[in-house]
Amino acid sequence: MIELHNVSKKYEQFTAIDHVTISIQSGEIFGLIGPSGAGKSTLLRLINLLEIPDSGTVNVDGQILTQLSQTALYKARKSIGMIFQHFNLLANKTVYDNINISLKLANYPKEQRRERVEECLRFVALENMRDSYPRQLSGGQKQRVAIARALANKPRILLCDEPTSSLDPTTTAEILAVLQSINNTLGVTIVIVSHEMNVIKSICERVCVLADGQVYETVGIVPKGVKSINRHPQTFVDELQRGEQSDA
Ligand SMILES: Nc1ncnc2c1ncn2[C@@H]1O[C@H](COP(=O)(O)OP(=O)(O)OP(=O)(O)O)[C@@H](O)[C@H]1O
Repeated sequence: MIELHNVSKKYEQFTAIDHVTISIQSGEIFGLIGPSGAGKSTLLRLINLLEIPDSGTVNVDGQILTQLSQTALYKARKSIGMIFQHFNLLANKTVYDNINISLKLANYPKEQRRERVEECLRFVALENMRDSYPRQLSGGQKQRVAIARALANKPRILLCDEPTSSLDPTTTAEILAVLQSINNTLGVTIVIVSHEMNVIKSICERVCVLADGQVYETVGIVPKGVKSINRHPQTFVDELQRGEQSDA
């Protein structure tokens, strides 16, 4: 369970997050939406203390992160994975090493690392790309590597900051299906920031609408599900012609 209580964050004189209290249940897929500048990314980064709040408390699975020492916080962060809009992969490392590095940094037992990297690669269906470099991958493949890296240390929570905003609709659906499967099969709690209403509506169970750094409303919804994927070029032709007919 994630509980933010009365959390505020200022950048100089500007209040980005203003006395926000939210509670996210274990196993939920929780969305954060709102206009540009509403504070979505800041709020997400307050959950793992990538941003330190000026006041208020952040409680994750019973641990008050805002009261932990640097060492204890570092340890607690292992259970919180994160992915980003621009993937944040290391350009000079292979897919394998991008994942392995997060295990090294977390002191994952050395003799088990290879097996764990392979397991994560299988989960995102990228076993065949283990020796490729990020520049050789499509956007969707890069995001899947980032997901594998975030999963490597077996987190209980995955924070997703605009994870599909650089992707086309088909690849977006693929990534959403991966996130849904992480939630279903591994029981990982997912918090997702997106400005795309379709993304939020397809997988989230509850959504917090932010405005001017405050909670405007939290809404429970029935996720619409991820649309099936059709990569055949005829789909594009059909879609274009459908558009033309309805425009006429
Ligand atoms: N490091 C920073 N220094 C100064 N101001 C910042 C910083 N980070 C965010 N802000 C400001 O805080 C406000 C909230 O930013 P945030 O990125 O959280 O909004 P957002 O809702 O995610 O917006 P967007 O949808 O455009 O990404 C913005 O006005 C932004 O300019």
